[in-house]
Amino acid sequence: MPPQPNPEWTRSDLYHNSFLIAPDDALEHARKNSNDQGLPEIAVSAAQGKLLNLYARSIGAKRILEVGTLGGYSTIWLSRALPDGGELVTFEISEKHAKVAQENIDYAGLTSKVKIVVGPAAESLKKVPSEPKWDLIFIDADKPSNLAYLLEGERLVRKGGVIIVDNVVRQGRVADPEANEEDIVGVRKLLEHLKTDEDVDATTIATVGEKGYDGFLYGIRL
Ligand SMILES: C[S@@+](CC[C@H](N)C(=O)[O-])C[C@H]1O[C@@H](n2cnc3c(N)ncnc32)[C@H](O)[C@@H]1O
Ligand SMILES: [Mg+2]
Repeated sequence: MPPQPNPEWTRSDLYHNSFLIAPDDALEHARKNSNDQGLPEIAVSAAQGKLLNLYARSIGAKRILEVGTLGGYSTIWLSRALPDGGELVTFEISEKHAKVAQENIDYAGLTSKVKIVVGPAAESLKKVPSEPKWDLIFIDADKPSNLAYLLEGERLVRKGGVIIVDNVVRQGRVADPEANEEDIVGVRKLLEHLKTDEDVDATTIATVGEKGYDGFLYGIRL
């Protein structure tokens, strides 16, 4: 279900952004180039992208995984957190999305830090060696595969590393017993797993803003 625009939530995001997020040519280019080439407008918001960047910096992340590249908007935010020599690998099923993302990453000057792997992420992730470990994984692709991605994240992220899953609130519909779309069921399977999981401790933070009413799940690999 697409986000429901709410003028007050958008105004609030833009107000806060006007103090906290400087105009940024590479990010604006990434959004415009993605829109111009017909990609869906389902990237994270600027405030959410900056939050991802701050999370990565706060743990000194040097190696980041991302599931779901789209046009590389969140990829740019995350890879900017990396120090020299850091790396981000991002998984994308659509060749078209990957092509646009590569253009946007090149424009942002991040070519040497980012690698896009094209194909079904569940298959690609299985080929990633368990060592060396990764510092952070951001999961933001097809929601029915959330649990598969989480399990790969648990295998690949170091103890103390971070696992973030996007779009886990979905206008509150994940908690609505009448809602049974596959995206919603995909989030519920994730939550059911985490209830007894001894490898990840997590919480959900619901958000409202430019992207409507949704939320992040934020977890630590134990
Ligand atoms: C919500 S978008 C990603 C947005 C991006 N993280 C951002 O915020 O800028 C989800 C992306 O996941 C991709 N995707 C869907 N199913 C996939 C799969 N099985 N494997 C890899 N990528 C997939 C879609 O093509 C789409 O580009
Ligand atoms: Mg998302």
